[in-house]
Amino acid sequence: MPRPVIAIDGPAASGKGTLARKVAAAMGYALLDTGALYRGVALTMIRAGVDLGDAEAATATARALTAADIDRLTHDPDLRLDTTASGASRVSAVPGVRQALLDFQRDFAANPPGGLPGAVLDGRDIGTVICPNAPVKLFVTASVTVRAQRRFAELQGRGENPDFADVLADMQARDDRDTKRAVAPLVPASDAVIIDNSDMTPQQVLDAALDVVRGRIPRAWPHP
Ligand SMILES: Nc1ncnc2c1ncn2[C@@H]1O[C@H](COP(=O)(O)OP(=O)(O)OP(=O)(O)O)[C@@H](O)[C@H]1O
Ligand SMILES: Nc1ccn([C@@H]2O[C@H](COP(=O)(O)O)[C@@H](O)[C@H]2O)c(=O)n1
Repeated sequence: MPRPVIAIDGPAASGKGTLARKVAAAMGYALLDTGALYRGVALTMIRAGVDLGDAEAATATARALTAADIDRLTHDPDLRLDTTASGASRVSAVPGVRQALLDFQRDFAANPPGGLPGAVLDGRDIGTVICPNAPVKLFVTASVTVRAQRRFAELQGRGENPDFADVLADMQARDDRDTKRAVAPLVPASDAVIIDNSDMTPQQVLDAALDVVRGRIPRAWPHP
């Protein structure tokens, strides 16, 4: 019996990571932040002084990443830097990079670590490419201004002194690259439920998401 997968996609700072963590906790499912994989490729290249525009080097870096590397990188604070995020959005447009990371993501979804009963994956192409048969597909979004405000507040909270215009421009550039790339562009799956949370609290977003889960994975509900 395949384990249920909850696919959560959306643009940068839309709140998909926040939602994915809460849904995974509510359901007792394993969680994979797939953005961390692309960030890991970018960070490895940046540290090695490799040009992020070198598609062959990016593919080789992605192919060389082991599960242990991924585990180490997910705990690396530099993974969350905006320079790493921009780098990730550049390397993620390289078809060889996406191909190299495909099996890891599908294997996680099919065999959630720890024998957990299901998996939540968040990213850009989970519902369209990685897990097209997922019973639950959520596309979480918010206006670009709201997302830039959230990221701005987050950076200030980390003690940084960002310029709002720069944060907004970075967000627009990332949206542009992620939605316009030729391979696995950011787009809602045709059967995804779209949650525009521009005016919703995180709790309201969670409630809306769990309503969808209840409807689509009834045998997992009520969850202990
Ligand atoms: N509904 C919401 N209302 C207000 N703020 C929110 C909401 N959801 C998330 N946030 C805040 O917005 C910021 C971005 O959220 P989060 O990191 O979950 O987004 P993301 O889509 O995973 O971003 P990225 O793709 O860049 O990793 C965080 O500071 C988070 O606390
Ligand atoms: N499934 C995915 C996940 C991420 N990306 C790319 O990585 C960048 C960083 O992702 P975050 O979710 O950590 O912000 C993102 O801008 C995408 O370019 C992807 O392509 N596919």
